[in-house]
Amino acid sequence: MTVGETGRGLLELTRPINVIAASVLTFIGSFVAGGVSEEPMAVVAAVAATGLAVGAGNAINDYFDREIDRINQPERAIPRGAVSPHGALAFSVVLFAGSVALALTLPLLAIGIAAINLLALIAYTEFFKGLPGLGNALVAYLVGSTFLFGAAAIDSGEIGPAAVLFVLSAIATLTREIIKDVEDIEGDREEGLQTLPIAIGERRALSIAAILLVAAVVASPVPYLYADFGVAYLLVVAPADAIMLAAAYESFENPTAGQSHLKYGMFLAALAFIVGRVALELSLSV
Ligand SMILES: CC(C)=CCC/C(C)=C/CC/C(C)=C/CC/C(C)=C/COC[C@H](O)COP(=O)(O)O
Ligand SMILES: CC(C)=CCC/C(C)=C/CC/C(C)=C/CC/C(C)=C/COP(=O)(O)OP(=O)(O)O
Ligand SMILES: [Mg+2]
Repeated sequence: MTVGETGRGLLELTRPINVIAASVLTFIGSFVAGGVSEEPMAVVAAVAATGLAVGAGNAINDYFDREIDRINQPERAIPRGAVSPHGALAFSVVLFAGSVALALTLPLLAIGIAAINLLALIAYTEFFKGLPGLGNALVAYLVGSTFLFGAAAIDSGEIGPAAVLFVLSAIATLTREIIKDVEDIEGDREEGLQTLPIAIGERRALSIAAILLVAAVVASPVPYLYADFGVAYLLVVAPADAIMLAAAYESFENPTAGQSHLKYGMFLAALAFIVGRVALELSLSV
């Protein structure tokens, strides 16, 4: 294994797209709290702490999942031999340490959220992932918490708008995590995990996922109605909602494609949050 292949393997362990996406969510949380220009260094620290935490969480997940992934995802860095299991674990520890160091520079509420999240990331795979629905709910909370973390990083920040985004993103993430468990059912069953699809059946799990997503889509105008997001938010979240609903329907026949397309819709919805708030700031500045 060359140094380059190991380096690429370590980068792959972090799931860089998720690192960037979650970091953007934290930035949005600070942005909707109205603190980016007032406290830029706090925002930078919160965004970087999030990115390191997500990278660490993904790396330690692949470390604990190395036997499941030999069945479900053999192309991943550890099962294909690009990174050793203990190399992945050590890498995760370094990333966690960096996240803690940055989080400690933030206000107390942000430190509290980070402490809960970092412990949850360490505990997820070994203690929560195999519990029907609970592991999914924990990942959903973690994704949604980025908005709260970004808002809490701002001393003067108001948490209200971030709380709305917390609920929407947590529900959508819960939907996707259930669909991903349907996709991974073979390896999870081999490992004796009691995920939701294994506990209640694939179609019932997919039905719960679809119902949850419909609820999130119905609630998606709330940022426009109560969190002062501009009309531009509606113009962008509407296609995002359509993509997510189509993906949930698709997942009944093809969970792999469904969960992947659902992620695209979620990313577009995150863009809607940014567009909505920028449009509002611009309208206030004229
Ligand atoms: C209805 C409505 C407006 C919903 C809002 C949806 C929204 C903005 C969701 C946020 C999704 C997002 C950008 C998440 C960040 C990426 C991330 C950390 C996802 C969680 O990763 C866990 C997942 O199981 C990892 O698997 P994979 O993505 O396949 O690597
Ligand atoms: C704000 C702070 C300090 C932290 C936020 C941390 C965040 C946003 C975490 C997002 C969720 C995340 C990265 C969870 C890590 C565990 C993980 C990868 C769960 C999904 O993994 P599996 O259920 O094993 O499925 P796959 O490995 O097949 O994707
Ligand atoms: Mg895994």
